[in-house]
Amino acid sequence: MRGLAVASPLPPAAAAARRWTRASSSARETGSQCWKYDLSQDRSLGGSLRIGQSQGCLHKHHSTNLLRPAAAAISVEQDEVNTYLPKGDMWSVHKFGGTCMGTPQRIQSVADIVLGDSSERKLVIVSAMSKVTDMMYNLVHKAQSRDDSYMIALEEIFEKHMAAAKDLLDGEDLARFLSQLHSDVSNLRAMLSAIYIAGHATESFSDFVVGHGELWSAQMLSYAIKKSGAPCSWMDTREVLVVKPSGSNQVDPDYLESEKRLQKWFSRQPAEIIVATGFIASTAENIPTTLKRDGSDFSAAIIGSLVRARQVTIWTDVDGVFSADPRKVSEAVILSTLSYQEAWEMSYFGANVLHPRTIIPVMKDNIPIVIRNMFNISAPGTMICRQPANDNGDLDACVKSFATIDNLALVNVEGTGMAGVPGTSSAIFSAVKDVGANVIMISQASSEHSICFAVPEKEVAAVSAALHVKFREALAAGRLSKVEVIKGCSILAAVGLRMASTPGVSAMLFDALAKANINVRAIAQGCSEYNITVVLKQEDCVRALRAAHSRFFLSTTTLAVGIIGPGLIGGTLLNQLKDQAAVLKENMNIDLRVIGITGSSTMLLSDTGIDLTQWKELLRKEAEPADLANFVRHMSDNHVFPNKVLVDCTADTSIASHYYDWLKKGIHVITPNKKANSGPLDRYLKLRTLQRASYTHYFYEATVGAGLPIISTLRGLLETGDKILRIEGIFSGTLSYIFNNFEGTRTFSDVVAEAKEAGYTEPDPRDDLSGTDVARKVIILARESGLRLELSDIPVKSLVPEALASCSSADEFMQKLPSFDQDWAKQRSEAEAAGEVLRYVGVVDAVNQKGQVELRRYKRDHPFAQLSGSDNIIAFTTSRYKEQPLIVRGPGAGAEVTAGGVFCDILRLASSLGAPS
Ligand SMILES: NC(=O)C1=CN([C@@H]2O[C@H](COP(=O)(O)OP(=O)(O)OC[C@H]3O[C@@H](n4cnc5c(N)ncnc54)[C@H](O)[C@@H]3O)[C@@H](O)[C@H]2O)C=CC1
Ligand SMILES: N[C@@H](CC=O)C(=O)O
Ligand code: NA
Repeated sequence: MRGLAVASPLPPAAAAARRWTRASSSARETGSQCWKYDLSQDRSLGGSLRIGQSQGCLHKHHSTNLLRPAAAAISVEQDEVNTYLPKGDMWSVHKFGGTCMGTPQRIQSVADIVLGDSSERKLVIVSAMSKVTDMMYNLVHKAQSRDDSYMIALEEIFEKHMAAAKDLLDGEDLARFLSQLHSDVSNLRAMLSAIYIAGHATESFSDFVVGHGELWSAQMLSYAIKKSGAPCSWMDTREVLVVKPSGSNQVDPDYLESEKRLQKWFSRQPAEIIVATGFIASTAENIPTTLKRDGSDFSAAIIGSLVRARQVTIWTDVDGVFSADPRKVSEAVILSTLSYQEAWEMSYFGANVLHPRTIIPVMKDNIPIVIRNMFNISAPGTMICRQPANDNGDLDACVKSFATIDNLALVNVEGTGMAGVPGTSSAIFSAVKDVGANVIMISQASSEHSICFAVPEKEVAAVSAALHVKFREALAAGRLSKVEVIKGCSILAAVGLRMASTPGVSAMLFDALAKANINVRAIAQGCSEYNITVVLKQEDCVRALRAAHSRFFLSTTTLAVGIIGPGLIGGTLLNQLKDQAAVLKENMNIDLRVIGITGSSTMLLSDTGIDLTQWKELLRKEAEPADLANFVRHMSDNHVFPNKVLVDCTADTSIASHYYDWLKKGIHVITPNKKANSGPLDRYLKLRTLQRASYTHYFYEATVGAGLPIISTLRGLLETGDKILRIEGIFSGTLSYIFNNFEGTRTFSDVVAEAKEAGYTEPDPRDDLSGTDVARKVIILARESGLRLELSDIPVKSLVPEALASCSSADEFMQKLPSFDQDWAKQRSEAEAAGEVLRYVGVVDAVNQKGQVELRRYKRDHPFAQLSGSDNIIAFTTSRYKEQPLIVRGPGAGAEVTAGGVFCDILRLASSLGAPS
């Protein structure tokens, strides 16, 4: 084929402009106009192509979109402008993307939505049917790669549109559309064949081919609307929208020229409903072009601005703009309003909002854009406008959304030689620029001793090398101490226009991060304050996002709970959680999710929450072998919930030995298990020191007096400056029950068995009878009061007969206990004879820094003799409560009250994490 040029780079616009010209023929046909493509001017096609019957030029008939041989071309003179283009509030602009136009049924729904809009005038911008734009690009790609399967691909496109039209339309409209489709496809075939032969498509050829998707969808929709009898025309926006290239893969609208052309177009077809093609436009020289990717939104915004629309509605398949990526934050909410700047800022961070350039045209005329879900018409969507309507001044409302960017590295340039030396940052960033790296954030403290910035991780090696070269001398001379690279970083950005004028927003953000135990590496906030950017470890990023998001957006305090030891107390707690969860959510906005339960042999894990109505069954059937390390990892790796708590409901010392590590990991700990607080003093002190230094909480109210407020009462006294002199009382529910009920003909062993049955005893009742359980409680209260005592410092009077101390199991002990009933009966009757009762008491003597546990006899009228059931009674004698002690009394053991006490601690935790009180 002589004369065919090999693919060449795009010619300058001026040269390309010569190829598309208005044809000079004078045939009149309303609504049409003829453009001519002069092949002889296109050197990439060699200027000698023969297409159809003509040689040298292709004619583009705009109203029908025919690409005809020159001989058949119809050209039309423009009518004089005789109908004034109305502008303003009567117009509403809608844009429907490819998904909305995906099937004939959807196109019909689009027609219904348009017809349901009561605005006086409507301009509807449509994308091609879903996937069609990609299919069209693929055609061009195939043709220019000399892959002749483009013909089959074109056929598929034809079939797709034919089938859609047949479903949607009928009668004359269908015939008209199909005939148009036929001739378009045959012209495309000719053009693609030219591209195939040339092995190259110029940008305007490619844009011309690709734009057919919109031409067809616009026509189908306009016929579908017309079917209802509504006056509707369709518009090929290439006749109206004029744009000029502006940098890489971008175009700027020429508003003046576009408005003139729209005016002309409208004067010819002043329909109330106009369906216009999105995405496509032309240059001032009438060369077909596109608005590039996401161009249909841009088309809608430009056209909205041209007619000064009341509103531009962008229809899509989500309910609006989310407050965070819903794939990462399941609680993300749809925002009702956003300012233009906020939308702009969010789109930078990859949020699924409009492209910033889409916002510019409407922003200048203050036209609101509403993003709505065409598959959920009842959702009001998100309105992007100048002055958000619901700006109610709430602190929480200042932050509109959170976004993250991963795979970053921080570069920290540090040295005393930087301070006050002009040009350092210029030198740093010119080195960065030289390696073409993209700086994503910059932070420099006013001391100027260091400057740090974030770049994509893949670019950091080059940046670091360039900085080392640039600052070789300064590093050698010690003026700079280091160029440090910290990999594996992410950015978390909070976006919100009103952050600028609201005190406390950043405090709230950083408080949320601190509570989630997240370390912030760097911070940046410009004085526009549209966003606050923090750099953190990538592995913390999703957790940080969720913690920050839930602080600002969740009306609920969400707490992930892991239960260790689903025995009597743990199991009762799970049932209480099950019964109360909905009430807490409804009334207190507290969302508790049990995401793990582990016993000693099996465990059950869930990422989002175990169904507590069947936890026992699930633990039996769906559990896996228990593994504490995995269980804890499951808790700490869970990124769904920012706050986590492990509730140790065992009596196990080894479980208690892990609290320190869990708190260090940022997992809160709650327990009724006394082992940690009554274990070795140094461990206890280490644990409490950590607890006080961190934002991670450790609560243990149920370790003393079960659900009775013993620890909290003591804390209240201490924290308000009272001085503890003595704490004395009956601390054992089991022993209280035993001595309250060991009367008449009853035997001691029977009453012990009853206490065990009632769930008052420790897993091994010898812990109660030996006095160890009471001694532990005395130690816990003593340490809480500031005394540094070990368990071994407490003299304990054991009630376990010496002969039974070595029994190998609790069962064996219970079996052998009756043989000591007589001894007990004797002790009791001696006391009774003296008008006294037996009571097992514990004492914290704060004045003399000691503790004591023993069986005592009290007169029948003594308060300790008045108890019943498993009552505990604890008397605090303090500087303030000296004459009469402060007394707390009530059942101090048992499943419900103990689990209730643990539950209270969980709610105390939720409240200290921000839940309403
Ligand atoms: N029963 C009561 O009235 C009160 C009990 N407490 C404390 O509550 C805790 C639990 O007591 P109960 O429920 O009565 O005991 P329990 O024996 O009924 O339950 C303990 C559960 O923990 C499990 N367990 C033991 N070691 C484990 C390990 N290493 N990993 C996972 N699971 C393990 C056991 O299999 C059992 O299911 C004890 O520390 C007790 O001192 C505190 C106040 C009152
Ligand atoms: N076994 C204990 C339970 C509470 O700590 C008791 O009897 O008091
Ligand atoms: Na308590």
